[in-house]
Amino acid sequence: MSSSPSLAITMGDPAGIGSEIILKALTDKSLAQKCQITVVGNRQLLQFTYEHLLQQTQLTEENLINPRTINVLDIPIEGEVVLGQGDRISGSFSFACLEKAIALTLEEKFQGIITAPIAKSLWKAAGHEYPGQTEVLALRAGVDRFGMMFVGESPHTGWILRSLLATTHIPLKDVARTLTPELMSLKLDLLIECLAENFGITEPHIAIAGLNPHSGEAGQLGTEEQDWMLNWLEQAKANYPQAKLTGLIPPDTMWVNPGIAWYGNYQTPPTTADAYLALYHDQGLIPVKLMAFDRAINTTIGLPFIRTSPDHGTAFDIAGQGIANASSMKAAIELAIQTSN
Ligand SMILES: NC(=O)C1=CN([C@@H]2O[C@H](COP(=O)(O)OP(=O)(O)OC[C@H]3O[C@@H](n4cnc5c(N)ncnc54)[C@H](O)[C@@H]3O)[C@@H](O)[C@H]2O)C=CC1
Ligand SMILES: NCC(=O)COP(=O)(O)O
Repeated sequence: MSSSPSLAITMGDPAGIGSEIILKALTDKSLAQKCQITVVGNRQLLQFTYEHLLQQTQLTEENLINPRTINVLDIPIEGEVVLGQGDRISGSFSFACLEKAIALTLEEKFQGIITAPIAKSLWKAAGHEYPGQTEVLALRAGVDRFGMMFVGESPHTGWILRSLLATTHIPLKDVARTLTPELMSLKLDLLIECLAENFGITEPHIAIAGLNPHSGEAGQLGTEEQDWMLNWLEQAKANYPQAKLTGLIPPDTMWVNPGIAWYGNYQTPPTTADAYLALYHDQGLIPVKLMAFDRAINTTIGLPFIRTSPDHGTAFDIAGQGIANASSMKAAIELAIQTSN
């Protein structure tokens, strides 16, 4: 692959903080030396946000790149956008940006996509009934072997937290019946492959969470562990002799050592894993956001191209105020560059 990859950044929901974090992240001149970036969005909307932020907030031209100086692939928008007030129109636009970026990436115009946040409910309001960007990316790429993974590097110790979710955007009540030995095997296989290919970890230690409190407490607090998960884990250990698989770790306890490793409050380093397999959205994401909300990256693994994203959402409550932190977006761009080389 080229040493200067061509990457698309989708603008996300234009009523959210997407434009602001893109304009902030792109002030880092070193990014332009490492990749060619095209924002799939709308130049007029970017210009509007740029001028709004300069006039209405403390931000200066040093804090924001001028949209006139960047490549923008224009997607039309059907009406007005009010910062902080997403609606059907902004949802329709963010969906169109993603669709265009995916189509061009499948045509190999881009090696990867960095997505700014969208609001799933506004996609629905615009008639696009998908649970999230991850699922649309997988569908359009024609893969059913994919995963939602979060990666963050501790600013205190340099320790890297990696967490893959076994299930993603589904209601909590559906988690137990969605988890099956086949699904767990698919996600574990994908994780082992990703750790080797993207992170150079060929003999990984992977920690796997239980589902129920205390991993079921010998069946007293839930039976899935005893019914099939422990047998599945024994089989997985035999299938992947190169990997050290630990589990089923009580889901609350699993995050104690990562927390210690992240903040560095130890004399002896704690035992940690190269990656954590969490069974559902909030089991995996609460610890990620507690430790690394300002810098973690969401990456979709298993696609035929790179996809990264900041870990946060549209943040409508602070849109247009100039206070959005662009570190996660910047880290998402950097991971996309790193994995495309
Ligand atoms: N990858 C994506 O496209 C994601 C989209 N979402 C969408 O975002 C919408 C809002 O979701 P919420 O749960 O409220 O999460 P959120 O991440 O948008 O906001 C949670 C809180 O964090 C703050 N925040 C978020 N990003 C920030 C940043 N960069 N700098 C400073 N403060 C920041 C917000 O102001 C808010 O107080 C939902 O519609 C959801 O679907 C949520 C997560 C990921
Ligand atoms: N909380 C993570 C999340 O919602 C990711 O959403 P998406 O990137 O798949 O749209």
